[in-house]
Amino acid sequence: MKNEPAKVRLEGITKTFGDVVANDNVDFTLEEGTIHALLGENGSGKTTLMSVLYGLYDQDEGSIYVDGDHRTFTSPQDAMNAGVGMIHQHFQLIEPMTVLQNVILGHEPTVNGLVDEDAARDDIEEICSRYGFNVDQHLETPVEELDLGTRQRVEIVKSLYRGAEILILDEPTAVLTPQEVDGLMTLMEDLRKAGRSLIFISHKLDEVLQIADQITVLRDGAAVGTVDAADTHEQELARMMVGREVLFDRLSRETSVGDPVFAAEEISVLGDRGLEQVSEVDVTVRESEILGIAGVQGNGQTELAEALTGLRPVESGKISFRDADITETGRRRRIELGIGYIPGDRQIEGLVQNYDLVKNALLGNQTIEPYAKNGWLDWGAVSEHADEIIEEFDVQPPNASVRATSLSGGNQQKFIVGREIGHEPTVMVAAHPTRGVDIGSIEFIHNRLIELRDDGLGVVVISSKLDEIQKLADRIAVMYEGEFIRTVDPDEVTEEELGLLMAGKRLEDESVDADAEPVETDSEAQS
Ligand SMILES: Nc1ncnc2c1ncn2[C@@H]1O[C@H](COP(=O)(O)OP(=O)(O)OP(=O)(O)O)[C@@H](O)[C@H]1O
Repeated sequence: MKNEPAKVRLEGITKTFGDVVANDNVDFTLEEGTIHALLGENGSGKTTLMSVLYGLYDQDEGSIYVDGDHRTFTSPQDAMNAGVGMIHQHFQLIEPMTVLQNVILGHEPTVNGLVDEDAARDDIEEICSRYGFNVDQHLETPVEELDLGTRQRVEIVKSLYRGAEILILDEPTAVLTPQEVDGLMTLMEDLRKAGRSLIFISHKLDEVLQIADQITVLRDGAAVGTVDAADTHEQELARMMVGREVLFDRLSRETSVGDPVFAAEEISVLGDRGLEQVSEVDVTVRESEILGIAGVQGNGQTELAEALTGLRPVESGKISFRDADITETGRRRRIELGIGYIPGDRQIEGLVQNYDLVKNALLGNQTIEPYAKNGWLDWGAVSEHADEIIEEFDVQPPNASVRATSLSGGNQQKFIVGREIGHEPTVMVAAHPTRGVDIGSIEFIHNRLIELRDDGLGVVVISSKLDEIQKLADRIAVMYEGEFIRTVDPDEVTEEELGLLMAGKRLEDESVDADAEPVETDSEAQS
């Protein structure tokens, strides 16, 4: 038996937001030198519990113990002083500043009143060599020039530099390529070996089973149970999370591809900083087809999606819808043509955070019947639409009068997907449609996208999740540095190969190439 106190002990944590009980009398124990995963459906209370531990929220009831000492945190600063660090999903780094400046920000060592960069550099190099990070070679590089995997390591180094012994990682693998995920897993193992204690939030059961020592499942704000990773499996975890069996099968393709409905020819698009992000790319979307666009975030997919949907102008090239040239057509008209869009960034583009769900249900619908009639808005119809989305997509809490900001990330995503599918589009461009969504809801959203395809729509799915792309797409185009570097048949490429392509690597076996378009997807090809 261990006599030492646990590294962290949360006892009877309850946190409410109005009527919503986000954490309901939760007990949680993190042992020193272990990795403890926190699993649960969207809105089950994971982020809230970790925000309590990190001093962002004050719990209504319950106690926090670190190394056996009772602690009261009124700010993240208090938590950091007790050795707790949190790596958020949206990195908190200042992009134009260098890695060194970011790591020491607010904790600059000084000599004679001046920042002692040499001392800081020595400390950071010591941390990097102890844990096997390779961040020290980038110390003078502005963060904006780094890929996402390296930025994430900078965030971790920043926490360690501030003395973190307990690291909370909130869905750290959501934005990484498979190779970067492997790198992060190795890093987490090295941190564990060095005695650090980690809490890992993820929706990916295979990752959790691979890396965690213990797994705690939350459901509806309460802890359902804690199990040893060595003694459990995916189906059991899914059942604990969702309360029912979840299917993990590939979805079958039973339709044949129709005529081209939407096409872009040799389009080039500029990014936010005026640099070319998409370079002479061709896209053809056919009826009854899902075109998957795979790529690591930042390789031009967002700019491409915005150009296709009319949110960003093209520098050159042509976009057509059926036989009409719509290159110069704005977003409003493209909505009327039925070009739907599930945007990748729900915080900024998808929702107005301070609006309630009724107003958010109207976004993009302002000129469409039955919401707009003779220049007037029919709020009754909009409110009904909001209630329908909430019911069909199981948005929690089921109350259209709450503001978007009070929904968990996954529930915000479900609301957006529901609203956009509700527009009855002819073409759907879906960017990261299940980002931050739990496994039960992923299954539901995937089935809805498949239904759209089976109803004859052309669908474009942009995702950095390989399993998602492979499951949904009839044809996969891989984007790297603004260009399509390969088009592949999802049945003939492995996840590993896709990951390599996304990282810009060529494959040994070039036979996976399937440029011949469209890829056969009828039932004959399935057999
Ligand atoms: N600031 C807030 N104001 C009001 N309600 C909130 C707030 N933050 C969270 N909630 C509610 O608390 C519940 C738990 O949310 P939380 O973000 O902790 O879930 P989660 O398990 O992290 O979900 P996800 O996997 O979707 O990120 C949800 O019902 C959410 O709507």
